[in-house]
Parts: sequence; C-alpha cells; structure tokens
Amino acid sequence: TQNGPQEAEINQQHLYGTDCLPGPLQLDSYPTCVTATSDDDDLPWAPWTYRPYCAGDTNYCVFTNTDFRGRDKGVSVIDVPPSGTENATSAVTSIAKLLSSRPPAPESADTTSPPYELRDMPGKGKGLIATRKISRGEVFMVDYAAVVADTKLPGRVRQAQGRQLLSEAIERLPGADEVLSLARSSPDPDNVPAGEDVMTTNSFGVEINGKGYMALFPRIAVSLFGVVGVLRGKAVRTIIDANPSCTIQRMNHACKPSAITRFNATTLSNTATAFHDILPNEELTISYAEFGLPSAARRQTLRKWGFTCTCALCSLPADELAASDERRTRVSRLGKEVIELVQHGDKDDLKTAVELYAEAVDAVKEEGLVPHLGGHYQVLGQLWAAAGDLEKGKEWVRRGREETALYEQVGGGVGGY
Ligand SMILES: C[S@@+](CC[C@H](N)C(=O)[O-])C[C@H]1O[C@@H](n2cnc3c(N)ncnc32)[C@H](O)[C@@H]1O
Repeated sequence: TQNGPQEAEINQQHLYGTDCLPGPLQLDSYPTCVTATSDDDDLPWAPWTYRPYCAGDTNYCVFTNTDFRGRDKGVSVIDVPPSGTENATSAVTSIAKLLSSRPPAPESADTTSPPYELRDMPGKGKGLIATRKISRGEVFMVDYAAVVADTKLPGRVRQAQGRQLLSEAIERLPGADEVLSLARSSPDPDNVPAGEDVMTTNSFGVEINGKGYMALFPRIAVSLFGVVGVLRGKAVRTIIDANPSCTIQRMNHACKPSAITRFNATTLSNTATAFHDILPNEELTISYAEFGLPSAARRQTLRKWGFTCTCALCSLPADELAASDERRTRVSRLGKEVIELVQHGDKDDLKTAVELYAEAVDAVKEEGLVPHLGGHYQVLGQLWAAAGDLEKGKEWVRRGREETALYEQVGGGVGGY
C-alpha cells in the first residue's frame, strides 16, 4: 500500500450498507442493492459475512468472514472480485469454497501449554524462546491467516485507497485488536496507519492457486494436540499455541534458523516445524530471506523489513563471517563444476563429481541450509548410481526423500517469507 501516489483525499465509496456496487464490480453472486446486516440469515453474498467493501474506482474489494477459525477471529481477503478467467486463481473463490465446505472449527478447551514463551530480545524487539526441548521435525505451532491481500495491490491502487481497503479488512475482523497489536517497523509511525505498518512488518508471501498474496497470521490455532505424522516410526506431534501473544508473527529472523514455516493454501494454515532438536532457552527463528544467500545479499534483502540483522551468523567476527560466505558461494560453484563433469560423462569424471558434490553437501550442512539438504542428498544418490555404486545411490536417495518428507508433511502450498 505504499507505492501509489500520495493523495490527500480520495473519494472513498463506502459501500458497506449503501445502495449498489459500482458497475464494473457488480457480480452475479453478490446482488448489489440489498441492505443487510451481519445478523441476517442466508446472506446473498455468503459465505462472506458482510456485503463486500469495494474501494472507489479500483477493482479491489474486501471479503470478510467473521466465523473462520472461531467467532472471535475471522478472515478478510483483499482481491479483485472473481469473474471469468480470474475465477480459477482468485483467493476469493478458493477461500469461499473453504468457508462453505467446512463448518468453522469449534474452539477447544485445550489447555496444553506451548513449548515456548514470548521474551524481550535485545536489538530485535520481542521473540519466542523454547521452554522445553522441541524435537527435529516437530510441528510446534499452527496459525491461520487473518488477512490475505493480492501482492499486486500496492501497485494498482492509490495509497489512500490501499489504506482504506486494509483498514476495512482489519476493522471488520472480530480479532482486529489482535492484528493491530503486532509489531510495527515504520520509521514514521505517526503518519503510517497501524494496519499498513503491521502488514508491511509481518506479512508472509504465500501462493494460492499460483497467484501471489501477502498473508498475515496473527493468532492461534485452536483444538488438537494431535499426531500429524510419523518419522522413523516415531510420532511427530503438533503443539497448538494457547497464548495469543506467541504467534508465528513473533518469530524473528535468523540466517541459520531453527524452524521453517509452511503455508497450506487449502486450509489457510501456516505451520512451523523444527529444523533440528531445539533446546530450552534457544530462540525459535525462521528465515525471512531466501536460504543460502551470502551476507551482503542477505543484508540487502532484509532492508525490505527495515532492520539490520543481528542474528548469530551475522554477528560472527569478520573472519568467520567471510568463511561462512565462502562456503555458501562454494556450494553453487561446486554445483556448476559437477554439471560440467556429468555432461562430460566418463567414469572418472563421475567419480570426481561424487567427491565434489559430497563436499558441497558438507558445506550445506555446516551452513544449516536444512531445506536444501533433502534435494542435495537425492542428487548425491543419483551421482553415486551413475558412478556405478547402486547401493550408495539408493541409500542417499532414501535419506534425501526422508529429509524432504520431514518438512512437507504438513505443507501443501508455498510458504515462508
Ligand atoms: C515479524 S516481526 C518479528 C517479531 C518482533 N521482534 C516483535 O517484537 O513482534 C519482524 C521485526 O522483528 C525485528 N527482527 C526480526 N528478526 C531480526 C533480526 N535477526 N535482527 C534484528 N531485528 C530483527 C525487526 O524489527 C523486524 O521488523
């Protein structure tokens, strides 16, 4: 919402409770001249609780359902109303389907305490700290989207319109206060509306039906303390947060993080899974930047969030940071060399390719680039097989699949920052 030209006053057409949607926004499924309140049964714009709010001469509307994940939470979608070809890719369509097909989950009286707590983190605001050991592969947090907005919105509406759409999207939620209590990072907070600042500071980039959205996950999943998967015969549990201030959004960034988040576009859930055994008092962190970048590129990416990274890796002495950067660039250099050797294709080349790739895998491990490991193990297996050692080949492919499965078991969409 920051890209449009500054406009002091835009004539916002507040359609909520007024007569008609403007012509281009009229939809068969949302009759335009019906007056309704949220208490009406059988709303013509169901499953949305209110008549969609559409901003002036933009194509964008806000669609809100106040029952999603329990009555005090809700979800708002800011998108172009679906029609024709847009229908298949629109989040409005797929979230409407989700809302229509499943009754909202009942609140649970689950009193299980989450395995982390919110603490002050010097130089980073607040952060989440493990209060007990969290095992590698454990899904320790589940959160659901409260606001979902087309990523192209900022470039397609004027600033005042974008701000109005965001403000409607948040204010219509029963959980608006929770959303507005999230961290803000604008250097000029008095002149940036809270909703916009919160969205800019906290939103995740997600994909729904192949289209990009910004999504905010400020709150807590309800219900179960369940088994969501099995790893080497061991049950992997999901612990559901019970403390509203301990959300996915509270996890700080680290360049060698302890967890990964996965977004599931079908359920609008975002889950956090531990990369390694996390010990009590260890901070729970995720990466806001692409994995594997050297420090200068990371700094540049993190500028978007308006902070200078103070994670353990970025705080290393200069020589150790340079060694880490060298390992990260070595991984891509070795990858290129291996491709050339494979294209060459004789037996000795393939053996050298295996050695070089094993070196790259060691560097990946040392740098804690866990999401890449499964794929690298599988490539190493294929190289071993091509070099004539089928047993080693099978073993590495098996390990690779197991590693990959660990972080995909609860996913379904594309997630993370
Ligand atoms: C999504 S919030 C994370 C939770 C936040 N610390 C809080 O108090 O709610 C993102 C903000 O946290 C801070 N932050 C996160 N990771 C950091 C890091 N590695 N170094 C410094 N600041 C960080 C930055 O101010 C950033 O804008």
